[in-house]
Amino acid sequence: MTRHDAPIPATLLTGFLGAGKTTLLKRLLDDPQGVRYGVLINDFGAVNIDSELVAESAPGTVSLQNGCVCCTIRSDLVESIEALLARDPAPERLLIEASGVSRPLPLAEALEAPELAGRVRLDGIFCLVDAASFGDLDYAASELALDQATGSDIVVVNKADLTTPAGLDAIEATLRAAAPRLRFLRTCHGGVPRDLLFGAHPAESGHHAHAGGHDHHHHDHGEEFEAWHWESRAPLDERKLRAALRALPPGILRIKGILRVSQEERRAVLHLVGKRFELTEDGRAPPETGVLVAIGRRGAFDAPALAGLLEGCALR
Ligand SMILES: Nc1nc2c(ncn2[C@@H]2O[C@H](COP(=O)(O)OP(=O)(O)OP(=O)(O)O)[C@@H](O)[C@H]2O)c(=O)[nH]1
Repeated sequence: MTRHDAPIPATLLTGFLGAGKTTLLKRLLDDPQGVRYGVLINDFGAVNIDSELVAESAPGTVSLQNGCVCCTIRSDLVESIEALLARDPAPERLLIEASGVSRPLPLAEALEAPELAGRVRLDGIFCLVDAASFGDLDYAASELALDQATGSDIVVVNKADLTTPAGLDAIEATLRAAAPRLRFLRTCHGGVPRDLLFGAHPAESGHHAHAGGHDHHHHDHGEEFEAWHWESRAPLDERKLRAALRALPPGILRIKGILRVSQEERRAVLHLVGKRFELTEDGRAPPETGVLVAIGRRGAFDAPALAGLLEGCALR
C-alpha cells in the first residue's frame, strides 16, 4: 500500500429491530450508481435472513450470524472486513448493517482495530429509528434504542409515513433531551439522499475558484435539504477550524472538503457526518483553492453563519 492509498470509507447502519436498515441497504444496492460496495450484515439469530434478502441485490455479501457484532464476535467482524478488502477488485465503500440489538460504539471501535488501520475509515454512523413504534418500546428496548441513537452521528427517523409530524417532533425531542447535539432527518422506506449518506464530493460540485477570495453559492438539493459550496484561497488555521467544526449549528448534516491548512500549507481532507468529523492530512500537495461542500436541512441551514465561522479560521 502506498501512502496515497486512501482508506476505504465505511458507513455503519444501526437501529433497533425492524427500523428499516435492510430497506435502506437494499435501496442503495439496487441502484449502486457505479459504486462498488462491500457489504457486511450482522443478523442476530441462527439464520441470516437480511443477508439473504440483500444478497439478491449484492452477491458476495458477507454475513455474520449467531451473535451480535458488538460483543461476541468482534474478531469475526475484523476478519470479515479484511476478507472484503482483499477482494479483487476491492470495494470502494463498505456498508455495514449492525444487528438490531447491537450498540454502535463497540462496533465503531472494532473498525479502529490495528489490523484495519489505514485501510478503513469510519465515515459515519447512521441510526434508523422506527417512528411508528419508538413510543411503544418497553424500558429495556427503549434504553437500547436510545443508546443506538445517541451513539450515532445522524439519526434517521424512518417510517415517517406511519405517524404525524407532531409524533416525529416528539421522538426528536426525546432523543434530543438525551443528546442535545444530535442531527436528525426524516424518511420513508429509508430514503436517505446519497449525498447525505456519503457526502457530496467537492471536486464534483462544479464550481470554480474566484481569485483571491471566498465564494459561496446556494443551489437546490431537493425540497428538504440544501447544499452549499465554499472556497478559500487563504490557508486555514487547523486549531481554529477544529473548534469551528465542533460548534456547527445542528442543521448542518454533512461536510466534505479538501482544504489548505497551516502556515506550511498542507492539504487536509475533511469529512463530517453529523457530530463526527475527521480532518486528516494526506501528504499530498495542497490545493490552490480549498473547497468545501456542506449539506443541511433547508430552513435550518444558516449559510452566513457557516461562512463566518469558516472565514474566521483563515490565516491571512
Ligand atoms: N410503512 C413503512 N414501512 C417501512 C418503512 N421502512 C421499512 N418498512 C418496513 O418495515 C419492516 C422492517 O424493515 P427492515 O428494513 O427489514 O428493518 P431492519 O432494521 O433491517 O430490521 P432488523 O433486521 O430486524 O433489525 C419491513 O417490512 C419494511 O418493508 C417505512 O418508511 N414505512
